Amino acid sequence: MFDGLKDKLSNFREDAEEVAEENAEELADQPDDEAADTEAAAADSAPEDAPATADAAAPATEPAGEQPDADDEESSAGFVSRAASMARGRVVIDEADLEAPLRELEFALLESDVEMSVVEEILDQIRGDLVGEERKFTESTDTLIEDALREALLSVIDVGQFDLVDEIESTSKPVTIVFTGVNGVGKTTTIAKLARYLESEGFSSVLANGDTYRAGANQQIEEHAEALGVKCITHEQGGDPTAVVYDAVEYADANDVDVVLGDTAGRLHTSDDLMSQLEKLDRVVDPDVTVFVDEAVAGQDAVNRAREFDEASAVDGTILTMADADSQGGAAISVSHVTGKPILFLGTGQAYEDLEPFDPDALVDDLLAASDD
Ligand SMILES: Nc1nc2c(ncn2[C@@H]2O[C@H](COP(=O)(O)OP(=O)(O)OP(=O)(O)O)[C@@H](O)[C@H]2O)c(=O)[nH]1
Repeated sequence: MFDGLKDKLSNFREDAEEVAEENAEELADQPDDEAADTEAAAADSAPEDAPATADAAAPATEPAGEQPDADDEESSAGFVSRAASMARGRVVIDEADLEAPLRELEFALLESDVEMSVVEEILDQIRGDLVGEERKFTESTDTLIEDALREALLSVIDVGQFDLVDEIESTSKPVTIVFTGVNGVGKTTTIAKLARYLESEGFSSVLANGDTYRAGANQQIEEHAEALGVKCITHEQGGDPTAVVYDAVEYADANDVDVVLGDTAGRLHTSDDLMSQLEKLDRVVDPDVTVFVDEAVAGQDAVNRAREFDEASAVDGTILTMADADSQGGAAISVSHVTGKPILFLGTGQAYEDLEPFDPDALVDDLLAASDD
């Protein structure tokens, strides 16, 4: 999952680490007398509990001979202050130094289908985090860059998760969840997976086929219901989707079923008729949760559709299917930032069990772990 993106992030880390390492190498190259002066300055300014100096940035520690003469003072002053910073386990990175790696990262993210505004946000975060200010690094420059990248990625991916199970627990029953999205992205399969997941969490559910538009939709969802052993409410093809979901809510109410999972026709976001059906469903049934479903592999297209569906009937969260087949990761990185709503689950295969609750920290850990390989 997201292997192409992992490689690209790893390349950025290597380039940016080189920039930080170069500062340390320059420091090591200084003549002994300057190094001694540096050490004195560092000793003067270092707090008593100063952290251990990073391996890569270790200043010269051997005492040395003469002090620099007056001519050297100006040039050594900047060096002294920087080296003193290094001695305290701190580093300063110039914006100019970081520009080339950041440009590479920008291309790499765009190539991975990360949305433009999301790319800009990530770059701004990294710049703000790394450039100019003295940054403490206790272990290595690697940690410094990794932390900046981690924070930048989390800032766009983590828009405030909510746990669907907690939401269901705290909402009066039956809880109605409606699924929207375009054709053929795995919506019906995702509903079936979620019924299985909710069962494992102790909740019963009823399926409702609000996709009255497509021939064969009733049969498709009924097959899933049978395989899962749950009730399924359907109407004839061409019927009113709102009426189907409404009936399912009544059924759940009468039979103590916890959750109604309502499918809708896989509509084109450009289809006014189908979009107005969605607005009616929203108005009449007033679902507790509306989930937008799309394919991770659709990249920017999925992100654009999420934005448009959110406008038609406010989305509470997204499920991205086919994450198992997605090397780019663009939609997974972008969709939360663009909609302001979290990704709730990732679909990771065709089996009912292949639905993973989404955890931004775990995703970022995974994306950054590749470069340790
Ligand atoms: N690899 C993989 N396949 C998936 C995943 N989710 C769904 N699929 C497959 O994608 C295909 C389409 O899924 P459906 O559930 O029929 O899609 P749909 O959105 O309901 O399609 P419509 O009913 O036409 O709107 C099926 O073969 C699913 O098994 C996933 O996370 N990973």
